[in-house]
Formats: sequence, structure tokens, C-alpha cells
Amino acid sequence: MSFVEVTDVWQSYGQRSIIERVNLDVTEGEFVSIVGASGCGKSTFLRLLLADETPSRGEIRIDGGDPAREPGRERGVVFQKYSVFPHMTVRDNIVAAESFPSGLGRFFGSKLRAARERADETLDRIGLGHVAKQYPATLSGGMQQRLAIGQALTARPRILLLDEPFGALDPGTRIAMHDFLTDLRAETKMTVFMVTHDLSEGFKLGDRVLVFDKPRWDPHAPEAFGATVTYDFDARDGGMPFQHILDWYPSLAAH
Ligand SMILES: Nc1ncnc2c1ncn2[C@@H]1O[C@H](COP(=O)(O)OP(=O)(O)OP(=O)(O)O)[C@@H](O)[C@H]1O
Repeated sequence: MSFVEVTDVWQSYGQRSIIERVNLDVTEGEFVSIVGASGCGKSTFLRLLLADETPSRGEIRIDGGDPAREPGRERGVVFQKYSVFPHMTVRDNIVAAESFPSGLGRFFGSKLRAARERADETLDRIGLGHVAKQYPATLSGGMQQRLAIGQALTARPRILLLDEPFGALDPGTRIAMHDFLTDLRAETKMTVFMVTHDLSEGFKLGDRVLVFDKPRWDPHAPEAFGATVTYDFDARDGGMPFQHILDWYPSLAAH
């Protein structure tokens, strides 16, 4: 059964059409990688999934609910740039992620103690328990990104949205983060959408790889038409289409 249902979604900013006619059905627990040329609207699509923006046309339903008008706790997001708070300890970064969206402001007293215990559980789970009292600047890039993922997971989202989450990491750390994400996913059964410029990463982690591209192009009015999903690959067989994707989409090789 369809968990995320995207029906005829369009998005434009003023006269600029960014996304058009996107239709998509995703089942719960699927990992969907999104690739496409720079500027074709991948991050815009993630913002629509997050309900940070409302589409100009069409609708996005999660688990059959009404289209969301603002981001909620069922959707967690991680960007390429670490979104951690530098002036807080690693543990308090997790506590803050729990307290801010709850609308309660900062926790005090017994609530704070309980939140810190929960934060320590999260940190143990993501392998950062031993650095709970340190500040983010003392951590490696991979550890900071794990902390950012830990923050997103604090609200126990049913959908995790990742916008080039490993783009800034060195190759070794990237591979470690892939394993981390694979383990986490097996544990939580989350539905994941990940934008990446790294095709092999998209095929390695994804059950599906969506290609965003502009099917229509008017050289006299380059802003007239938006991008849509032009390919929807099944990547569960080890990503065989990956062998040919660059023949079909040479523009993807530029990244
Ligand atoms: N709020 C906004 N107002 C106006 N234009 C916007 C807005 N957000 C994005 N855009 C434009 O929409 C287009 C698509 O941007 P988007 O960031 O979604 O692309 P992308 O595929 O994620 O790009 P990249 O791969 O380079 O990160 C860009 O040309 C961008 O300038």
C-alpha cells in the first residue's frame, strides 16, 4: 500500500516553473534516492515532502492523511551542512532537538533529566555516547553528521529526508556513514528520501533511484518548464541500470 502519495505536483516561483507533473507512490520503509542535474529542483522536491513549502498544484499525502501545511514531527530532515548547535554539548544538541519542536521551550528539572537520559540512549545508538559532554567542534565531520542524523531521529520521524547528507565527508567516512544508515534503517523501518550527486551512493543505498530532469525544453524560454521524474529505477538488484545511466544522462557525470 502506498505510504507517500505524490499526485500531480507542480511548483513554481513567480514565472519560473521548477517542478511539474510529479506522481509517485512510495511504500513504507522504502529508501528512495534522488539524482539529477544541478538546479533541477531536487531540494525543492524535498522541501515539498517536508511540507516546508506548499506545491503550486497537486498534493502530497502521508499515510492517507490530509496534505500537510507545515513540517511536523513525522518528518525529519538532514542537510549537507551540519545543523548542530556549536555552543551546546553533544548531549544537549539532542535534548534541544527534542525540546524545540515540542513547543515547550527549554526543559528544566525532572523533564530535563529525563530528556538527557533519552538523549544518552540516542547517542549510544549512534555511537556517540563517549563524546556526550564534548562540543561539536571537537568531533570529526562524520561524527558531526551522525549527530545531525541523531537530532533528526530524536522526534522518531516516519520519514527521513536527506539532502546530500554525506557530500562534505571524505570517502572513508562516507562509507562508514553508509553502513551506519543501513543499520539504522534496518532497525527503524523508516522511509527515506535522499538527494545525492553520487550515483553509486544512490544505487548502493536506495531501493529506487529517481532521476529528475526536464522533459520539455524551450531554448527561448528556459524557465517555462520544470523538471519531473523521468526515470524510476529499481535499485534492489544491486543497481544494474547504473551501468547505463551515464549513457542516458551524461549531465549526471559532471558532479
Ligand atoms: N524559494 C525560492 N525562490 C525562488 N527560486 C528558488 C527558490 N528555491 C529554489 N529556487 C530555484 O529553484 C531551482 C531549483 O533549486 P533546487 O535547490 O531545488 O535544485 P537542486 O536540484 O536541489 O540543485 P543542486 O543539485 O544544485 O542542489 C534553482 O534554480 C533555484 O535557484
